[in-house]
Amino acid sequence: MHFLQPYWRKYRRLFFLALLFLALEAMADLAQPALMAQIIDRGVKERSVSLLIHYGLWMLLITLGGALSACMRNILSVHVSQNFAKDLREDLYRSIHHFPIATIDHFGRATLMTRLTNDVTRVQTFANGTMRVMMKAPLIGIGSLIMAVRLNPRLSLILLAIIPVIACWILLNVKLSAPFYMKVQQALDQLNLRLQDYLRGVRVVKIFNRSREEVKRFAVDSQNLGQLSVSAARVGNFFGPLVTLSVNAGILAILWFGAIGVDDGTMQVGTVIAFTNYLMQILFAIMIVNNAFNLFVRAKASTERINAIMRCSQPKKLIHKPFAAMEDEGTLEFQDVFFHYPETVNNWQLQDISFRVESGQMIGISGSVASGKTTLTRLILRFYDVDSGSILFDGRRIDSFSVDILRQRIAIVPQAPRLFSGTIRENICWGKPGASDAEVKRAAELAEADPFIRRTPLGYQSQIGQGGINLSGGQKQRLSLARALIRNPELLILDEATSAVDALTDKKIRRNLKSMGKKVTILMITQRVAALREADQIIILDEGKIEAVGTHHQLICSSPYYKTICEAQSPVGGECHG
Ligand SMILES: Nc1ncnc2c1ncn2[C@@H]1O[C@H](COP(=O)(O)OP(=O)(O)OP(=O)(O)O)[C@@H](O)[C@H]1O
Repeated sequence: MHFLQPYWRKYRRLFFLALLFLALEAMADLAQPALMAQIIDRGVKERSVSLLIHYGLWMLLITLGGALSACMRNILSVHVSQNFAKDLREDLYRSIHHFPIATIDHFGRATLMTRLTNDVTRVQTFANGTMRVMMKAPLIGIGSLIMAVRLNPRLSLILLAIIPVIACWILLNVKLSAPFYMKVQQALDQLNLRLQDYLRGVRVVKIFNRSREEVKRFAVDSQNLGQLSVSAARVGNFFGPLVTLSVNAGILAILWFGAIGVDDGTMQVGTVIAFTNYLMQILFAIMIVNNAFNLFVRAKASTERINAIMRCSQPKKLIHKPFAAMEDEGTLEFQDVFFHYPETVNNWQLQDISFRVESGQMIGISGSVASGKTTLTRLILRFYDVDSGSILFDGRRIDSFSVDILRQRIAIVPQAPRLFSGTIRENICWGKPGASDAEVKRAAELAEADPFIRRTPLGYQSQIGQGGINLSGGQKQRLSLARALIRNPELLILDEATSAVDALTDKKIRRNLKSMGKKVTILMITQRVAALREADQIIILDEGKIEAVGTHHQLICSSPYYKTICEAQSPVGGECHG
């Protein structure tokens, strides 16, 4: 996996150091049965206390060295695996920040969360395991085999017969369980999605008394995850005992032939004990290799999922063009724009959209439900790119700006404002980090938020709960507007930005916006005729197309939709006649 290379380069020295300590530990383990054979076959047989002390001291020294190595290896493996996981998580999070909205839509929020948490943990567990025990297994396995061959080449033939059989079981296990682990991760994504949906819509769930149904739906997903995990584990559970059975058959064969050797005097008891010890070490090594492969299969599935994120985060090349002439500053122009969302091929959400907004103008956009009003604003901010046609801002194609610069000049107040945990002041300052108190107050005044902020006990230092939980809809909208205004944008997009604000406050806000001077161009999506009639120009959208363009008076005659909303909002029908 290409994306792992930077981490490998960063941590490989410590990784190899951990492996060095692991090798020392393995050597200490390997030396012990041989020393034990010497103690039995020489010290005990010859009844020599000095030999017993000699080999006993060596054994103690080697055990101590092994323990120290194990300690160092543990410290290093924890350090490397934890820091590697931290780096990987941070890089993934950074990558997600660079994703276009379409890519986030494509992945889905829940799976991104699982990949950033659970998948990273799986890769970390594998890396940690590699340094702690997994690399020890081949060392112990091969070392034990060499020592066993040196002790008795004929008995070792039994080992050579069993090892290929065991290798077959392990490989079959890996091959059969791999697809299950990918499915387990997908099921976990689904479970996360269900939980997120519930937590986001907890009030709606309670209002509609849907708790029982939601718990049932969660149980179905949870059961699916459980079943897939069991199926994955079942494969391992089938092959695990097969491996143990094969090893035990080998031990029986060694004891059988060892007993015959001792009986006819060709072998010594200490040698047979040491041989069985080495076989047990080989068994231990094989078990660990088997577990390592299980962990590897899970880590591999997770690595592929992480890699999918890394692959998508290649930054897009930008076209740099010279800045436009000053007279174009603040202008916005759509030229024959066509667009559909990536998932809705063959269904245009916007078709043949062309209009021009001059600097400092206030443009009203209205139209029926799902006619493409919000989509239009998303294109201006380059959350999505047009399929054909062009959008010009300041006289330049918007794809010739760096996205950061474009978004610095444009501010949007979305339909559903999103605030963050922190103080009111901090939330307004999102629009302009480091803004002075006077700037914060001025923005809040323009958004008609200052009066209610001053009424709170701590004023601008009052805490906002997660997502603005402790504020009313209208208060959230006004703070969101203040956050946009503090940036002094050239273009201000208001997407039903004051729909939860009372008519009088709404009027005051529009008056404040006008008082900001001619510099701000305003694109205002609204259904309120009182607001639309103040616009320099109104665009009516219908099913993704422009139905009509004109002033309030012109549209009353030319747009059936506009006429209808005028009539609906004017008790005496006076609006309809201008
Ligand atoms: N992320 C998305 N992926 C796919 N389709 C989408 C997405 N967002 C919106 N749409 C579709 O695009 C169409 C236009 O939606 P849009 O939100 O722009 O309408 P709108 O005019 O702002 O509606 P409303 O007045 O209800 O807010 C709708 O048919 C909607 O289903």
